[in-house]
Amino acid sequence: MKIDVAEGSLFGLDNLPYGVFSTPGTGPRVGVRVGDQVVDLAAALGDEVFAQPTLNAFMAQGRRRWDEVRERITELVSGEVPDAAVHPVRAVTLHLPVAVADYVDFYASEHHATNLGRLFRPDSAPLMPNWKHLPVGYHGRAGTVVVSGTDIVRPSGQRKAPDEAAPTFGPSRRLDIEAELGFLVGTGSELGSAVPVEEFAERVFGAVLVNDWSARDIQAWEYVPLGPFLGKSFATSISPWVVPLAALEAARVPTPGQDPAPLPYLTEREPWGLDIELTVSWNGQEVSRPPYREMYWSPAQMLAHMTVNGAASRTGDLYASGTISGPEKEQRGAFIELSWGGREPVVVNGEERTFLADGDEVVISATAPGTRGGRIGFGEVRGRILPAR
Ligand SMILES: O=C(O)/C=C/C(=O)CC(=O)CC(=O)O
Ligand SMILES: [Ca+2]
Ligand SMILES: [Mg+2]
Repeated sequence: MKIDVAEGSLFGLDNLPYGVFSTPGTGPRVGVRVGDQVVDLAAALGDEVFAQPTLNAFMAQGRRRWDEVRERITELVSGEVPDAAVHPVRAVTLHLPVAVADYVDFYASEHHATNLGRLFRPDSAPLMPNWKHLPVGYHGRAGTVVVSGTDIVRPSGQRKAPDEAAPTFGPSRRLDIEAELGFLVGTGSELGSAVPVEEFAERVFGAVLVNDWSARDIQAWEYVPLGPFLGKSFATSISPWVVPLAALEAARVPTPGQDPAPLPYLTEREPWGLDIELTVSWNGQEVSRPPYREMYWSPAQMLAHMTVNGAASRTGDLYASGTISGPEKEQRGAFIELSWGGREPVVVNGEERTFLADGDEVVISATAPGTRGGRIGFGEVRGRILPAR
């Protein structure tokens, strides 16, 4: 059959994101999205690397091969695709696209870091002295990365508000989101070696949307001095479609400007800022539009920093940008910022909200300029809050 792509589709031939899907008849396997169809790549290209329940084996094959396959897919879907290899996206189940190896979360938005500094540390300078010298980050929990649509059980833990004498145990009362972009490492690097900033495009396979669910009350009490732990490790959601780096060529922009100039190992010659527009919806109402182009540190700098000590990187490593917030109030990527620590409620469908209530649903989506003049889409990362167990 000939696949029709509607005029203005966010999934035209300049996008071609990869995912893992199943149908009632076939187990999880790799597909590529074209318009509103999913093309079964093992069936269409006859390559066993796609007859697998994750993208990892294909991701490990490297940039040359990714470019080759993207070209073959472009040719294939421009002509006749065997009927048996095409499934309407409505009729498939989408799975976690990768076996996540390690998971790192950065903190690369100056606006977010400044806002959180003001909220968490009102008596000191909002940005820590290291912040403009290195992309600050922490190691998260790879095993709790889940695909969009997975319900999120409200975490329980120790909470202690500043005015309470002692901690209590119970469900988080300040459950939040963090709208982020995630980068997936395709080809890893050896223990003892560092990845130069120039090797970003060679090694990184593509990008996904991330919602780094965060229990602010658990976090605030537990994370001094070692950093985030149980307040963030209960679940992190990602979108099912991995947008290949090649599809983001037209979205590349310089980062907003770095002063002081970073150390040589973090100095970029090619810009890897990205002009991606996110949208955050809370129970169906749009509450924010975080702009990725405002991010201070680029994903190439994040990868260089993550490996500069000789830490190995592996196929399937996921590193996320950190919350994306712009300078405007309606560009903030977390509810703690939108509601200013819970003091300025957000009106959602006529109700005043600060943090997440049980039953709430959050959807983060994004688009970017495509290479054919229109826009491309990331799809969405969706999650609903279930009561604590
Ligand atoms: O500045 C703080 O004390 C806390 C920061 C965060 O919770 C943000 C975080 O985890 C990283 C990010 O997503 O930007
Ligand atoms: Ca985060
Ligand atoms: Mg998380």
